[in-house]
Amino acid sequence: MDRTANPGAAPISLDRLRKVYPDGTVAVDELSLDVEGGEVTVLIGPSGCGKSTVLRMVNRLIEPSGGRVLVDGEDVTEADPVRLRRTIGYVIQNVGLFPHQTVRANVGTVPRMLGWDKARIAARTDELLELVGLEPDRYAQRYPHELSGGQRQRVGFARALAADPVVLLMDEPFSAVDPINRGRLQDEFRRLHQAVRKTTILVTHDLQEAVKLGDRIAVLSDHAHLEQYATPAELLAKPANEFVERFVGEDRGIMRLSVTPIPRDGLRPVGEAGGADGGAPTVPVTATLREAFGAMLATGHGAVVVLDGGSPIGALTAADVQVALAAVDPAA
Ligand SMILES: Nc1ncnc2c1ncn2[C@@H]1O[C@H](COP(=O)(O)OP(=O)(O)OP(=O)(O)O)[C@@H](O)[C@H]1O
Repeated sequence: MDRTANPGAAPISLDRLRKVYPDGTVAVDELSLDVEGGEVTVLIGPSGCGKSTVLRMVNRLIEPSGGRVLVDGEDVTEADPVRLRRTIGYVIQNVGLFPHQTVRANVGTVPRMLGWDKARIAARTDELLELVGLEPDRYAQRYPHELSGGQRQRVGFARALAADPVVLLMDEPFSAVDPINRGRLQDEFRRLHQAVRKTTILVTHDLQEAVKLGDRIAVLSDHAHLEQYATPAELLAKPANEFVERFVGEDRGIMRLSVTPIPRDGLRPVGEAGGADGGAPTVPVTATLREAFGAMLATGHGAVVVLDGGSPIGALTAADVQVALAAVDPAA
C-alpha cells in the first residue's frame, strides 16, 4: 500500500504457530510468517483455511496449541491476555459496537479500562472521530443504530485505535458493507493507515481488497499452509505455484495494471501522442498503468501524455502499456 515501513512500529513474528481444536481439527499447522513493522500484511485464502484462527491467536482470543507469536520481540503467549488485548486493536465484520452506548462511549472503551481521566478520554475520542471522518459534534452522542453500516465501521476503527495500540488486527472489516461504500472505506483505511502506520494484519477473501490494501500478501491453503508471501505486484506477476495461480485467477492481468507504475524511462516523445493540446488525456508520472489505460479508454484516445510536476515528459500508447507489463519483473 505504502511501501515505506515505519521503523518505529512493532514487527510481528509467527513462529511455527499451530492450532488443533478440541475436536481434533488441525486449523493451523505450523505457520511461520514475519510481518514488517508499520506494514499491512493481508492473510488471504479459501474459506476455512484458518485465517481467522491465525489472527485470533495473535491477541489470544484463541490459545495456540504450539509455536509462538512475537510482537516486537515479546512472546504474547507469556503476556497477560487482558493486558495484551488492550495493546492490540481488533476490528471485525459488523464491528461489534455496544448497542446501548453512544459513539463516544464506544470509542472510549479501552481508555476507560486503562483508567484515563475524563478530559483525556474526551479529547482522544474527538481526535479519533475527526480522523475517521465523523464530526464529533454531529456523531459523538448518537447510538450505533443511528448510523449507517459504513459509519459504524468507522467508529469500529476509531475504537480500535483509541488507546494507541501497538498492532491492529482486522478480520474481514469491510465485508458487511455494500460495494460502493466498501471502496470508499478501503480508501479511507489507506489514508488512515498512512497517518498512523500501525503494523496491521488484515484477513480477507477478496483478492482485489488484498491487492489494494496490502503491502504484502500471504496466500494460505488448508491448515494455514503458506503458499506464497509476496508484494501484490510480485504475487500477480509471479504466482509461486499452481495453487496461487488458480487462486489469483484470470483477473490477475488486469489487476497487475493497478500495481505497475508508469515506466518513466520507456516513454515516447510527446508528439507521438498528438500532444496534450491535440486532445490526448494527461496523467501524472506517479500514476499506475491502470490509470493511464483507464484514461485512454475513457477518452477513446490511443495514448496519454505523461506529466511530471505539470509539464509533459513523454507519451504512452496502449501498446506501450502491454510492453511495460511484460517487462516488469517485480522480484528483480
Ligand atoms: N471452535 C472450533 N472447533 C473446531 N473447529 C473449528 C473451530 N473454529 C474453527 N474451526 C475449523 O478450523 C478451520 C479454520 O477456521 P477459520 O475460521 O480459522 O477459517 P477461515 O479461513 O477464517 O474461514 P472463513 O474465510 O470462512 O472465515 C475450519 O475448518 C473450521 O471449521
